[in-house]
Amino acid sequence: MTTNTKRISLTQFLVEEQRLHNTVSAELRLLIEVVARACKTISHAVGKGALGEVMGSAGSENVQGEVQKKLDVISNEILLEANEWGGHLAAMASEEMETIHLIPNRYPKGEYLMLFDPLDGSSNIDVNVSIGTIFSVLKAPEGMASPTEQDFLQPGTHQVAAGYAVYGPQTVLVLTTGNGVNCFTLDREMGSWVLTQQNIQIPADTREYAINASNARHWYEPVQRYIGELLEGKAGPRGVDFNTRWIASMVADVHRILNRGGIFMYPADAREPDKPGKLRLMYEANPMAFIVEQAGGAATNGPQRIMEIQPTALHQRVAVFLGSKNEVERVTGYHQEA
Ligand SMILES: O=P(O)(O)OC[C@H]1O[C@](O)(COP(=O)(O)O)[C@@H](O)[C@@H]1O
Ligand SMILES: [Mg+2]
Ligand SMILES: [Mg+2]
Repeated sequence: MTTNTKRISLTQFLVEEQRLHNTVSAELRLLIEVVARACKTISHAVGKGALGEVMGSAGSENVQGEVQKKLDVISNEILLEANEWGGHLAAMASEEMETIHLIPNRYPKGEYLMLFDPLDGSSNIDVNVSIGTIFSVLKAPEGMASPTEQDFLQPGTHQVAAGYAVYGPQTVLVLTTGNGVNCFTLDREMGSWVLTQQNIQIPADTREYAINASNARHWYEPVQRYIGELLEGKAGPRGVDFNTRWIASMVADVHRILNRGGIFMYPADAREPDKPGKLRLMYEANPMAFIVEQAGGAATNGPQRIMEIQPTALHQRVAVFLGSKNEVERVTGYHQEA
């Protein structure tokens, strides 16, 4: 990972990506720029906090039965509105909407589909802890006049771009178009995204792990075994001490892992055997898996690579183990043995 002090803007970077690697068509560049602009608007809303009437509950529930926060709803609106008239999308899907959102007929349509988690880490909104936005871009099947939900059900390996924004002490945008992972920091005075980290690489080894340990009694055997060994520290089979970090915003936990290594886990557990975990394949797991793999890490649902899962439903959930390669491979091996 290198820190770049030259001011290269997001647009300059994307144009250069296209010139060097042919991975960012003009249409995809416009799409990413529109998403980045929407994230800037969300970042402003987040920054206003209690002054902007963005805190607290919206008094509604999403398709998962989770109570929506005002900022969940506001962020969703911002992303929909910004992308509707951009001319690069055929349709969108969001964690906060039951069905897909077609581009209205009055706007031009493009060849991409986008899925997003407009506001990740909702439980942290009201306590001023880092939150974010996650997005995933797919190609719409060719010749599709009007995409259907089925068209979105493509495995993560089909993603052409994925990214996330973190609204924290700084606002950053992390992006992959399949050619490594780069990070842009929002210059709040200038209102521009500046390239600040190039070709981010996750260290293969780590002594840091992230899991909500309050669910420990419900975990299945492979997770009990893996975490049990970490907890034994120096005296146990691993022979070293490990450290826990859990922010409860996936974006912020993944961002830490991208910067200094670690393993993030949200396993399936015995509470609801029909629901494999809490996180969503299409809005959270796939885009994060794409980013993590592009940074040299790994991402599985326990036994299987996340990006190879064939989705069967827009809002399906999935267990997640991602981050430093050697740790993800170890816990994946425990699942395969079980
Ligand atoms: O509250 P828990 O069980 O610790 O779960 C935290 C996890 O849930 C999430 O907040 C789910 O995402 P949303 O906030 O978008 O629903 C993740 O960001 C985070 O990793
Ligand atoms: Mg989320
Ligand atoms: Mg969310």
